[in-house]
Amino acid sequence: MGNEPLNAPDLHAPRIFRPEPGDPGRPKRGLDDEALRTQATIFRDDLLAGHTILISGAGSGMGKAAAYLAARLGANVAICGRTREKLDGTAALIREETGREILCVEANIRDPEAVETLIGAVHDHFGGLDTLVNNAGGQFPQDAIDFSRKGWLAVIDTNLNGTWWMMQEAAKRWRADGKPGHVINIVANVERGMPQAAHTCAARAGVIYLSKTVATEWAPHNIRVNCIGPGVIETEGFRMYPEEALARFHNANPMKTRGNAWDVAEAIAYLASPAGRFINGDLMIIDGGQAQWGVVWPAGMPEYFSDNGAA
Ligand SMILES: CCCCCCC/C=C/C(=O)SCCNC(=O)CCNC(=O)[C@H](O)C(C)(C)COP(=O)(O)OP(=O)(O)OC[C@H]1O[C@@H](n2cnc3c(N)ncnc32)[C@H](O)[C@@H]1OP(=O)(O)O
Ligand SMILES: NC(=O)C1=CN([C@@H]2O[C@H](COP(=O)(O)OP(=O)(O)OC[C@H]3O[C@@H](n4cnc5c(N)ncnc54)[C@H](OP(=O)(O)O)[C@@H]3O)[C@@H](O)[C@H]2O)C=CC1
Repeated sequence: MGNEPLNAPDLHAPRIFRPEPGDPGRPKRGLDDEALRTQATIFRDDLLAGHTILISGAGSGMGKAAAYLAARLGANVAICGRTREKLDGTAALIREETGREILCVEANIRDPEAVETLIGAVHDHFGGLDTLVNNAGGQFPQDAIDFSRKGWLAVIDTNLNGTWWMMQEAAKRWRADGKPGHVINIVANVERGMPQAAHTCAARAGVIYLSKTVATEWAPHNIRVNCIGPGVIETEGFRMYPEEALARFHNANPMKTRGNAWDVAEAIAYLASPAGRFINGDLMIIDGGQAQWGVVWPAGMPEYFSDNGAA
């Protein structure tokens, strides 16, 4: 399907952006392996020694950075995603830099049976699980009025249902084993809505309130549940958005900048560490102030809003 003009003056013209496979002619975005290798951390080397962490969607972006940092801090790391070669890339980086082997499981979080197998595999391999990071997810940018049923379902199934299968399965194991546990759900900054990402906004808002609810229900089982809401974080995932929109993404926050995957990785390490032990049912926003100020138009801003709403 072709890409239609993004700022079409005709308000009735549906706008669609589908990246081409392999993203020909577009720059690579996000922290590459070289950049990850040289990131400094404030945390001590053995902060997560003996801690087992499972991170979904860790073949790229924030998940990969979080897996790499956790391994550097001494954690036993398991990762999942749908693409074997991306998972292998994360494992290779970690092996080269730390000498540690991680567990890679190809799994689609939308499939509850695959999730059950995954959680079982992590327990079998490492003898337990301490922190589950639900990072896998995503969406495509589109005006809500034009969502196809299949597109709506794909985004809800990934970001809401997939996250739920993972956290419920992990919690069942923790309850059965009488072990404490911790879930960190990566969501998004949704409090003022997300134009052109209404499907993901609905799913992420669902995850935030699901998390706050079970943070209470599961406290008797010694299970904590928190969320992290990233703003505009430059990763490989930016390929889902047209260049014209990407050129304005930094304007979404008053710092007029983009975060990177390391900003989120360090927050995950903090929450997973003993420093996070009294944090429960929280939503940590990492967005440079976007929640108070900016707005993202990930499919391209309609002409109507081109003065940015300024008085
Ligand atoms: C937070 C968002 C707003 C702020 C943006 C600023 C910050 C950036 C935030 C990020 O999240 S960056 C990370 C982005 N990374 C991803 O999104 C990667 C993962 N995304 C996906 O895997 C897909 O987008 C998906 C839809 C979530 C997964 O679906 P599935 O694997 O089933 O893919 P498809 O078979 O390709 O699609 C199913 C269905 O969905 C519709 N659709 C898909 N892409 C588009 C598109 N570009 N435009 C319109 N509709 C789309 C469509 O109906 C597809 O079915 P078919 O028509 O292909 O049969
Ligand atoms: N970057 C940003 O500015 C923001 C990102 N987010 C969210 O943060 C998370 C990480 O994003 P980011 O690192 O930027 O993007 P990426 O696209 O790099 O990472 C998303 C990862 O999720 C995996 N994934 C997607 N669907 C599934 C699935 N059904 N089952 C298993 N794995 C899946 C993908 O791998 P594969 O396709 O191989 O399965 C991919 O590695 C996502 O949930 C994203 O939507 C939220 C707000 C802002």
